[in-house]
Amino acid sequence: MSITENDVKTALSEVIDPNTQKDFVTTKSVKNIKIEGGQVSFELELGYPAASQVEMLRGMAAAAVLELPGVEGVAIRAYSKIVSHTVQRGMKVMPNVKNIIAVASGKGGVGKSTTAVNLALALSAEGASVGILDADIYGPSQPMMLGVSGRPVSHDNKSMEPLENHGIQVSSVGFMIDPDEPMVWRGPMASGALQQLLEQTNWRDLDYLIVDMPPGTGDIQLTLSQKVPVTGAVIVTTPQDIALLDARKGLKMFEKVGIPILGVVENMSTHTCTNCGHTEAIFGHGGGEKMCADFGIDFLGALPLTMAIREQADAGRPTVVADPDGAVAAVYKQIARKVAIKIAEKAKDMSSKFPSIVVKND
Ligand SMILES: Nc1ncnc2c1ncn2[C@@H]1O[C@H](COP(=O)(O)OP(=O)(O)OP(=O)(O)O)[C@@H](O)[C@H]1O
Repeated sequence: MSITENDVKTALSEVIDPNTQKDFVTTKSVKNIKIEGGQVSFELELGYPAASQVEMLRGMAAAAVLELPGVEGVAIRAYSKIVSHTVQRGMKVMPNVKNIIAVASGKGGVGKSTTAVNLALALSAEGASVGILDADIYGPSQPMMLGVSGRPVSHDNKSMEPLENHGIQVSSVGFMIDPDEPMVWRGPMASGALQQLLEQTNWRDLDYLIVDMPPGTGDIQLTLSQKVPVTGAVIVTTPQDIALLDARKGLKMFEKVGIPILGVVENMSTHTCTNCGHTEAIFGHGGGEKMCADFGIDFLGALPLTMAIREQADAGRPTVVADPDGAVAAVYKQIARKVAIKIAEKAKDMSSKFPSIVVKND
């Protein structure tokens, strides 16, 4: 009996991708099945960046198809294809930036920028094209964390080229403000600066643009929701009650303005003593997870408080590049994967597929 396309699909509908927890048929990953005698070939299209996962997934898919009676060989081309997903109603996705992810926190100093940069580097390590827009007017730290300095180049005096390091494109509000300028002047500038940086930076075909937001729920957050096509937001918090209270405010605000929350990251969750190795939850434990359960949102992961995370970020080589195979980088990569999968599961943006229809009354 000859093998049919349906046989192949049935076999693949029983293979669960451990990352998405769904089978390859449900995620519409199987494309272009070809059968010639006992030889089967197909494509496995993943909606999230998965350089480190592709071999494993290909192996799982091949094993399942090889079990079918009559199959002698399987050839699989596995690859990631990142597409644009829906943003706030009535807003248009940018042509050169597929998905914008806001990284936000209810209060300052919780490690939002550190999380944002490691998230960006983890997505990039998995093969995505990634940029960071540093919109933190009160403490722009991405140039330092990514080890870039100098001013951006402009070829036309209207737009500017992003700076680049560790494979990440970066534009920062820090390039536009004088560090000695008093803080009080910065607030009113901030909202305009976010939009200007977003639109006037010549981003080169990004799969993801991470926006490092200023802390809190002020004007710039409002601008983000009204003027920037955002795919989703990641909230960073520490486990203390007060940070969580602030995080709740952040969650509510994004909910109100129609930006979906992709999940919560708990930073400085535990501390491991460098001398004796004892681990303790100095800021309390489980707060982030409880908050997620209360709000029905995803808990993306927890990072420990360690000297290395701070030192590596301060030195311009955040943990994901300084110690890519370490335990902390593994947590950042896991978080990045969850974020990318959450986005991949959202509805695709179809606006570019339809012509704009103008109704004229001549
Ligand atoms: N898990 C961690 N372990 C140790 N140090 C950390 C950790 N996360 C962040 N830090 C350090 O804490 C300080 C504040 O972090 P970061 O700048 O990322 O916070 P933020 O929330 O973005 O702050 P701001 O409100 O100023 O923007 C930095 O010196 C950073 O290196």
